Amino acid sequence: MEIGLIGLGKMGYNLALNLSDHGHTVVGTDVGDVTSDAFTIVPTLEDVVNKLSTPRVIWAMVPAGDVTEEVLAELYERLEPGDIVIDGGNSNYKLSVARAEQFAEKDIKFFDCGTSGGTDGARNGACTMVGGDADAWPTIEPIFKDLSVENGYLYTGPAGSGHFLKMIHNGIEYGMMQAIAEGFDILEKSPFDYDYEQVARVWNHGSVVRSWLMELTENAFKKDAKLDEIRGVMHSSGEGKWTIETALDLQAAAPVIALSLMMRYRSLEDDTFSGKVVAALRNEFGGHAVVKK
Ligand SMILES: NC(=O)c1ccc[n+]([C@@H]2O[C@H](COP(=O)([O-])OP(=O)(O)OC[C@H]3O[C@@H](n4cnc5c(N)ncnc54)[C@H](O)[C@@H]3O)[C@@H](O)[C@H]2O)c1
Ligand SMILES: O=C(O)[C@H](O)[C@@H](O)[C@H](O)[C@H](O)COP(=O)(O)O
Repeated sequence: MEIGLIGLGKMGYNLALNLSDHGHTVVGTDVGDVTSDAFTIVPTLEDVVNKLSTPRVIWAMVPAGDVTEEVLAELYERLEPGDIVIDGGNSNYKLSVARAEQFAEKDIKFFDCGTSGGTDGARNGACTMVGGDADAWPTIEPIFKDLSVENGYLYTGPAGSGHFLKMIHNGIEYGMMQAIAEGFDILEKSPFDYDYEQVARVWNHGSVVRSWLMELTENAFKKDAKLDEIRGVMHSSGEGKWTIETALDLQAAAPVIALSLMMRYRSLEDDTFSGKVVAALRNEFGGHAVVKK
């Protein structure tokens, strides 16, 4: 198939290579300076639209939020009835529901695709969860069959359901990573001198917690035995927050994911005002020592 790809960054570029390997004709664009011998790159989104035959299939793989909104708004202006748009980024599912309704006014089919597996997945076989128009799904299913690992794609239902599922996936990701991190933190404070690469390696062989995340843990400790080269600052791009907002709306108890999100926020601060308040109160009622600046 012919596929337009807007955004050729860490994910989009690898998806383009993966699709090209599977015989698809990719026409991509990026605001940055990107080159490739494997697929066609044109200067602008307008060029992508003009180069593709109709009905077009265009995949947006740009940062979620304002950039995605701008790209989708331009696609809405430039595309025609029958065209298909896929947002493969980590967009908020509520925006995807609204976007699908808007695109439907022009009879453009909108699909929200949760894409997992990182850059390696994008290049060699991703996990994709796709929501959108049920009638148009068979037209684009071959794309997902080709770029995903075996059994690694799912049509999830109406618009929004793909990004909703990816949101929950990422909430789980937060909790699993936090649990792994806490285990290693206790080991680090223990009286024993473990080799963490070897710990992760043995846990990857037959243990209950063997997993891709544990393999990545092994890789990370192999590169830097005590992670001395990095600081424990944990950024987040929204999915964990939306998972917790959704859990609260639905009155679903999600304490592990909630606390892992809080730990990310806590990691952004060197000192905390809440810590100062507790220290001051202990000092007030019990004369307990405080650490002065
Ligand atoms: N990195 C991952 O592991 C991963 C995995 C799954 C999903 N995602 C999601 O995929 C999307 C892309 O992530 P990424 O890691 O490739 O980000 P990235 O920053 O590496 O790439 C984004 C690309 O979009 C380009 N871009 C920005 N504005 C543009 C515009 N108006 N027109 C064309 N190109 C534009 C940038 O120049 C950049 O090359 C995000 O929504 C992200 O949340 C990322
Ligand atoms: O499934 C995946 O491939 C990852 O989850 C991927 O989507 C990305 O690495 C996250 O966007 C990171 O999310 P945070 O920035 O919120 O940790």
